[in-house]
Amino acid sequence: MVELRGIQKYFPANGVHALENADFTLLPGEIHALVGENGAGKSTLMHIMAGFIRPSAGSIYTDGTLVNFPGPAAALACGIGMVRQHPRLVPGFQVWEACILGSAGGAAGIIRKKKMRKMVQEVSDQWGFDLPADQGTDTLTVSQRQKCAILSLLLRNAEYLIFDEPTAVLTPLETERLFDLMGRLRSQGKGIVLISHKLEETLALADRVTVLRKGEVTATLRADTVSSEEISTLMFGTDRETRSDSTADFPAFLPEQPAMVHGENDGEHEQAPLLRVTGLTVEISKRPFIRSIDFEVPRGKIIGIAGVRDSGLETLELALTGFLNPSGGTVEVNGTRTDNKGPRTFRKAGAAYLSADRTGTALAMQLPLWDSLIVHAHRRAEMGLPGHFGIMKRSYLEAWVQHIMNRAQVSRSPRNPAESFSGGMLQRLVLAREFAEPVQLMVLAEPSWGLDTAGRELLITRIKKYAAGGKSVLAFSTDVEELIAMADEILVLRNGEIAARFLLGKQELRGPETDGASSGQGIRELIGQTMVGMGESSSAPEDQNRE
Ligand SMILES: Nc1ncnc2c1ncn2[C@@H]1O[C@H](COP(=O)(O)OP(=O)(O)OP(=O)(O)O)[C@@H](O)[C@H]1O
Repeated sequence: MVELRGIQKYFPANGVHALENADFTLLPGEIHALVGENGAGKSTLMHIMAGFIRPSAGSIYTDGTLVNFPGPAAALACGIGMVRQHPRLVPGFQVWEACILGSAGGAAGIIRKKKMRKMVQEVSDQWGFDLPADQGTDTLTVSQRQKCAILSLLLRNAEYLIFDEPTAVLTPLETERLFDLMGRLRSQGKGIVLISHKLEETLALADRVTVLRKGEVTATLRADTVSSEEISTLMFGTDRETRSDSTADFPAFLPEQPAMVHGENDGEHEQAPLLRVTGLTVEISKRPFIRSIDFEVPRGKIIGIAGVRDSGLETLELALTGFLNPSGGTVEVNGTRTDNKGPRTFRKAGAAYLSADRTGTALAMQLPLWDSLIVHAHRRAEMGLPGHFGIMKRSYLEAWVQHIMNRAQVSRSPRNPAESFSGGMLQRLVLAREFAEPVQLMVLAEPSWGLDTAGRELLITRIKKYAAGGKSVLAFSTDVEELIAMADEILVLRNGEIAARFLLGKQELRGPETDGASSGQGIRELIGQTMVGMGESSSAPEDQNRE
């Protein structure tokens, strides 16, 4: 049993009291859900339990013994390990090497390659991981990277495993498999912590649930005695109403002079789709990743692209937004050809893009948040805004950053490093940054990644309102639920091709219908299965239409 008692955490750098007297107990053989709104302190509490950071006050006990974790190795020595949200593996390594990295090896610290590789493969097979020990870490999918991180903990005999939002970018089938694995770990007597914002699936799996609110534990309950609505009330209290302002939208930042973004042939193309993709093909090292894809994003519409992140979705995203040159085909934004011209041309034509690489392309984690928020400001001069002749007005930047902070509802100094903001806060900030751009086409990867339920509802309302104003949204996601909740049409990408199209009738977005495949549940399952190529012979849906 692991007990955290009276844990407090104060971050002097930004003056945040992240945890106040938090108690948490993890029993062997249980799945314990840890939930709370964005910034509630979930990751901080678990980073303390796994030895990544030290508490300002409070005690940790394992099986009744007081322990002290100067680092994660000390926690692991007590059987506690954490699978972080974005497991980082050393590039160029093989799975078995990544798994044993940092372990002491055998007698006298000698690592016997053959023996180690065999051991990794055996444990991998024993858990049914389908993860070849000699596969290169660079070629692993998100769910395989997770498995590699889990394997590494199991090889070190971890008895307590902490999962930080593990299902955030997994497909429905991958989530099912991960939950099945957690169930097996539980039945072997291991204790599991599951941090998640997906309340329903979490409550269905967990034995107990602890709710954190503003750094304090508000309740620990048996999961089968409580509904997701009751948990939401414990999480948000009355704040929920203030954050779910249904009239709120995403106004573009209004500078001193009005922002105008034009395509080359605006007049002619007023009614043309904002994005037109024709025959788009991407080959990397002669291997086809995207195979002659055609689709359009009409004005005023929200189009979702569902798929597995590492098998096509990311490549399509990069090829559309100018980060990757396609091998064939064209991309037109607002009447302007943007393929093969880089991301700058894509943005100049009237588009914004939030990349899925949140801690790489989208944010500079170690730098002050300010730097990540002004990252597009260099284009202001090109757009005829303040900042002529390469000189950027300080007052303009101050107003720009403040606008983004207000829209994201984050009241904290932007001078703090980005890494000192919680995952959900950062997500709100990068979304607000992109929506502040005076553009007409918004391309978003995993829009509600890391958002709590209130933040997610608010985002969906805002996106719909944005599109209702005549602008367009293209959302790439592994999260079928979020796409069903917002999109007019969902294209399913599989093996580099559009495997199916689903038109979603607006009146049907609110709840499940009664009959078979046209019900909310049916569509969800059908899309999930199409993403991974299941049930092809029977249904392989083309142009499934709910209207
Ligand atoms: N390294 C740090 N330095 C300063 N403040 C921090 C640091 N890490 C976290 N915080 C602050 O502590 C508070 C709790 O953050 P934490 O990441 O634990 O929240 P969370 O519940 O995991 O949120 P989310 O659901 O958004 O991931 C936040 O106000 C955050 O800004």
